[in-house]
Amino acid sequence: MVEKQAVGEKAAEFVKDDMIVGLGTGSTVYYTILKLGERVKNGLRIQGVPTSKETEKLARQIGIPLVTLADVNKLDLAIDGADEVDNQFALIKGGGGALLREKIIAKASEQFIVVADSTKLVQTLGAFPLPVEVVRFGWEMTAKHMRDLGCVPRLRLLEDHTPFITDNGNYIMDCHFQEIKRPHELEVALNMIPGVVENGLFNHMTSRVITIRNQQVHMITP
Ligand SMILES: O=C(CO)[C@H](O)[C@H](O)COP(=O)(O)O
Repeated sequence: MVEKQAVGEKAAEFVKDDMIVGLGTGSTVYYTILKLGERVKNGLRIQGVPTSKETEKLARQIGIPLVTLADVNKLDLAIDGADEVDNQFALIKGGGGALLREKIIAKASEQFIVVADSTKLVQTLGAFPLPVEVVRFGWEMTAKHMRDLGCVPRLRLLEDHTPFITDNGNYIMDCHFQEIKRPHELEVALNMIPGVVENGLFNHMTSRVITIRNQQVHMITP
């Protein structure tokens, strides 16, 4: 079994009857969602809150009942992937462009489980360019302010060279910082820039990381 499948399926074991569950986005949590679909068919009673249109489509296809944030006060659990996880449990997310909804849903959840294959674990964040969601108006100026924080921002493009548009109608700038020594400070500083909607640094949110160590599923908690 590949690592993504092993950690993704393990996370589904934390979901119990009557939970409201945040459903993340990406190729690792995909396996969690498939497993939950199977369990729902076998009688598990849950309601899911999807973090993207892509996840919403998948969840509907496999029969997971869905609700929106307007219908709930909080979520019991959110499960999602990550692009990088450091040893303080800080994350870079947003490789799939869903970081804004992912962060809103993680913040609304009592527990946030991260599913990450062994390649995602790093000492220091930053080798993976940090995704930042920005409004389209004046994005060039927003990028200039980001550059002043020490990164090289690139507008995310599709294969046909048109800009990638998020589910919220915004652009993504992928910002190469090399090394992010103080992720919390950077998270706050980026969000102070006019035009920035949200960035992919997730600090102090992770309840548990499910990963692979010595070819075995391994769980780490802060
Ligand atoms: O943040 C994300 C999407 O916005 C994903 O969780 C992250 O990119 C990891 O994806 P994958 O599991 O496909 O490696």
